[in-house]
Amino acid sequence: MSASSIVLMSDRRVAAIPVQERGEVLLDARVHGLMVDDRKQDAAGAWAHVRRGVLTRLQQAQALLPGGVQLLFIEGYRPPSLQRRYFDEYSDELARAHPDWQAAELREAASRFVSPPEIAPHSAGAAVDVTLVDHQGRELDMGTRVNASPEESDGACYTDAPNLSGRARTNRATLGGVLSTAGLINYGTEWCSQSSSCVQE
Ligand SMILES: C[C@@H](N)C(=O)N[C@H](C)C(=O)O
Repeated sequence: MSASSIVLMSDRRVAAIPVQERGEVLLDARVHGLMVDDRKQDAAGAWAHVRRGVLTRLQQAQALLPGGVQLLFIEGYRPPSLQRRYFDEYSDELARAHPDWQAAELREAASRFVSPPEIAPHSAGAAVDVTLVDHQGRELDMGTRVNASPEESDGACYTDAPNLSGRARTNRATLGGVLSTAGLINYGTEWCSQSSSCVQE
């Protein structure tokens, strides 16, 4: 997928998708067989939760991985206030770097990396950031760190970025392959960002 063909989270077509609360429970990935990283942990344990459908898909994806490789769950549910903070912080960073940009431009650019709070799938428990680790729990080379922004990574956070080593490309293909087979959808601007395909169910 080329960068220009990615539909950004700020696109009005995304906001126009009807959303319906289905009452699916939020479950704690720490007690459902997934390795959960603590870098995003919060006192309430919110970060380790996702909707049951997302958790089931992650478990299916994990079962499809080759031996010695595991998923590492980074961040699931985000309270709306946290999503707002992420979005505002990144928008402010872009505004400082581009003082000539208008609000709409800033919103679009920010949405490459963080969803606008009013449509954010993390705040529905329907998205997760995830990577791969080896048998010793060491993160595999994915070309950038988890949560690298487009600026920090010179665009290498885009899933199909051209400026990647062969190893990083292979590891991304492994991750993306098992997650999409399990029914999760990658946001093409960020290799680690996955949402559930609720609209297809
Ligand atoms: C902040 C980043 N890891 C992330 O989760 N981005 C997606 C697009 C989101 O905020 O929904």
